Amino acid sequence: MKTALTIAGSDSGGGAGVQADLKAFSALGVYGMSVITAVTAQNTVEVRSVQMLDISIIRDQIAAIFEDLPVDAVKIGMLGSAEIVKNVAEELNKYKPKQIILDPVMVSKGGHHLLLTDAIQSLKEKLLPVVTLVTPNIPEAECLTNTKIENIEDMYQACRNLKELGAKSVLLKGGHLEGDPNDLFFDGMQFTWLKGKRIHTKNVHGTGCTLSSAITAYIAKGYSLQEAVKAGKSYITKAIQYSINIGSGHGPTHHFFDIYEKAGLVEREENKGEL
Ligand SMILES: Nc1ncnc2c1ncn2[C@@H]1O[C@H](COP(=O)(O)OP(=O)(O)OP(=O)(O)O)[C@@H](O)[C@H]1O
Ligand SMILES: Cc1ncc(CO)c(N)n1
Repeated sequence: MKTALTIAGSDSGGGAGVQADLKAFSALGVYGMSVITAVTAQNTVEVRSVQMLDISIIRDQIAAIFEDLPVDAVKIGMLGSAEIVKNVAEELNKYKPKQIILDPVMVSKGGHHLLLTDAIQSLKEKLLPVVTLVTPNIPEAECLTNTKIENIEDMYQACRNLKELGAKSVLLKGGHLEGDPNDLFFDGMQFTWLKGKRIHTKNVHGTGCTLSSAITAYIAKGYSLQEAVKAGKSYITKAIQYSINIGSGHGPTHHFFDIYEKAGLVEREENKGEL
């Protein structure tokens, strides 16, 4: 069985963070492992509080995994602080996993900061140069490149800038711009658009986490980067189409839509959880 590791924060509500990552890995047939960097008290409405874990337990989790288990691909999500970024980068430089996918999580859907501002510089300096793929949304890419991204031309330029900063490839998610959620993939040489149709639902909690984990799972299974981002986009689109209408805020996506659909346990209900 292929394996994937997520290094990320815990979401008590189960729709984002480590919980979403492990669900996506499992749904795609990959054995999932986790290094928890921070614990959030979170639901579909808000992030109530955040407790970052001590550096020693974060480093220990990484060492415990790499010293015993095979790791085909690593996904990085919420890191929280500059110190955590620096220590995770050091550990990864030590164990040198072949595939690292970085989702540069900064702010939750409800506007809660999940990365301290002083950590952004460390993320750029210490992590971008070691990752295979970085998957920012528009505000994250703006922050990493210090530019405004308002149209398609800006998206192309932001991808080039992220490559200059050291990322080998970039998936720039266009969901925060107006219109359909089209994402731009740059493999360092060529651009490919991953086109989507906007689904009118409020159940988009953890979409970014789920997409980057799905891509990580496909990479662990041996897909090329290009195949993995395409398959990941199609997985997140279906997970949003079948999203779960629970909680009074942004409900979670349905990681196991495929198995549930085959078992006749779910029906696709587009427009469910109308905005
Ligand atoms: N309403 C929607 N309908 C269809 N696809 C969507 C919708 N919202 C987001 N997506 C797609 O879901 C994926 C995740 O993108 P999104 O921009 O939501 O990430 P994010 O902002 O990083 O998420 P998060 O808040 O979980 O960190 C992208 O492929 C995006 O195009
Ligand atoms: C723990 C965690 N990671 C990532 C996100 C994505 O916004 C979230 N809401 N919570």
